[in-house]
Amino acid sequence: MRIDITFTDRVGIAHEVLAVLATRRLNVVAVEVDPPHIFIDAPQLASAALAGLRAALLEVGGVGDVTAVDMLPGTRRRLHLAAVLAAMPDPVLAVDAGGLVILSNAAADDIVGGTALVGKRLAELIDDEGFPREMIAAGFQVPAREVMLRGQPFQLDVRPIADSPTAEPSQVAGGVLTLHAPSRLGERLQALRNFDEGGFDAIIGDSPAMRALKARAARLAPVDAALLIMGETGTGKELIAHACHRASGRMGKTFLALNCAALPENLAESELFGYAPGSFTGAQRGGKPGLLELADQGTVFLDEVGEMSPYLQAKLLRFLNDGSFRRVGGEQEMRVNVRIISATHRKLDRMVAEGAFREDLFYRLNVLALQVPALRERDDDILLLARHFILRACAQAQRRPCRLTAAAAGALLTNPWRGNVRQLESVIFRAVTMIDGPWLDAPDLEIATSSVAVEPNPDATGDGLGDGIADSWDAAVADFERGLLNRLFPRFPSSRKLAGRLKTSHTMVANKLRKYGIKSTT
Ligand SMILES: Nc1ncnc2c1ncn2[C@@H]1O[C@H](COP(=O)(O)OP(=O)(O)OP(=O)(O)O)[C@@H](O)[C@H]1O
Repeated sequence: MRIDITFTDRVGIAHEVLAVLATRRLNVVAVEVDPPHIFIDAPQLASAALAGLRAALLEVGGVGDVTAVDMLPGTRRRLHLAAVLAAMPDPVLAVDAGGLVILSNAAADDIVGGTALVGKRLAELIDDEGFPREMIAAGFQVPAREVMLRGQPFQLDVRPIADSPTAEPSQVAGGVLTLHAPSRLGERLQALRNFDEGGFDAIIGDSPAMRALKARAARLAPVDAALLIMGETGTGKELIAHACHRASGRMGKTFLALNCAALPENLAESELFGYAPGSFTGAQRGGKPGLLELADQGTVFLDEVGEMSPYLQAKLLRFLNDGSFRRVGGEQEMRVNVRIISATHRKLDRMVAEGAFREDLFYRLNVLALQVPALRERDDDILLLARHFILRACAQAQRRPCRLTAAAAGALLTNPWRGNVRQLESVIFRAVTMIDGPWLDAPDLEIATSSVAVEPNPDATGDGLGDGIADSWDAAVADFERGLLNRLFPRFPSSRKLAGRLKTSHTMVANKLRKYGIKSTT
């Protein structure tokens, strides 16, 4: 039986209480003192004997009460902890300061075939002799990295166990190690992405063009083949890609996106394919899985795929042909099952004809295709979208919804929307933050300014001089130059490289970069 003795704290009381049990020859297997309670586990104590023991204990000065309890608080805490650990899908280990496992959850035990890890040394588990020593020496204050445990890769997160966050390595009592399997890491990343609404319902649009698009997309989404989404910038290609993922058999698996225009070739390569341990200076020691590995069984969205370098085009083609690739600097052949959805605002067929994009890759990406109409081709959607963004912006600003005046609605309907839905979204958000009253009027919209600021899209508009394009020759040329340099600079991130690519003078390119305020982000 287990009992709870309530007492008023005084020196020697615990000793006197235990003496009472000893005189009755009761074997005590556990004692927990947590003033004003002493909890005792005495298995031989029968219920019938409790009244007598209680009377004897109440004789001890300071003892207030004696009651039976079903469990000692320490046992209860251990059970709670075990339940919490068991509920964690990722393997978790706690080790002491010398790297001996003192606690592990079932997911961690599974790595070694279900046998308890408690009592094992980290050096026996991690397939890298030096790293456990390094981690212990650093007081478990090491950055996250990839490790192999019994041949399986994990992303490792380590937290020191210490009284204070500023404890020296020598004061640390051990560490908690959380291991994320690459596939689950992808799910965690995905959980952070703001696609809560997801699905086709999140795509606002009731125009005939959008209805047709959504109907076609809903038919293509479940077909497990590469999908190419074409359309001008800001038309909602990524939104549609995500809706297609959600409507496919891969729903519930990871969806990860890479913007091929935003990164130089080497970074885009390691983001997509990952890199092997020690593949380049500054790389994480243990290597890093790329999006393809992280999204295994799910979908990878390649935005601006037309901007991919020839080298990456070749590597992607190989992956699309047989599902295999190698990490940067790696020897091992990796195999994953990932659906590729790609998007471009460029005319890829024209790029193929000009030799700027691989024809074989184009056909691989373009097994299924969707063309997203520009916003100016679906007037019916402009006010629908504007009202949707007004409600969202007002909700975010925690204010009452405002309404468009007739003049504002007219201005929205006649604007060319070269930046499409993204431009409309930001025009509305900016306007909502600037007004206090119940009406959003035409001058609040700042459309003239915002439409000039948006990068033009000459590829998508054919001759680049469609409705609403810059109002003079010089402005159109400036728009074209700015767009061209903005697109190429991430891949040729110096004026010399860019001049080489464009086969023109380095000084001229440097002057233009300065003129348009285009700077390296690296
Ligand atoms: N039909 C739509 N309904 C609601 N929101 C939309 C719609 N289309 C686009 N958006 C919103 O507009 C913004 C741009 O959309 P998205 O990023 O999907 O466009 P994109 O075509 O992929 O752009 P880019 O080519 O520049 O990458 C996002 O905030 C998106 O939520």
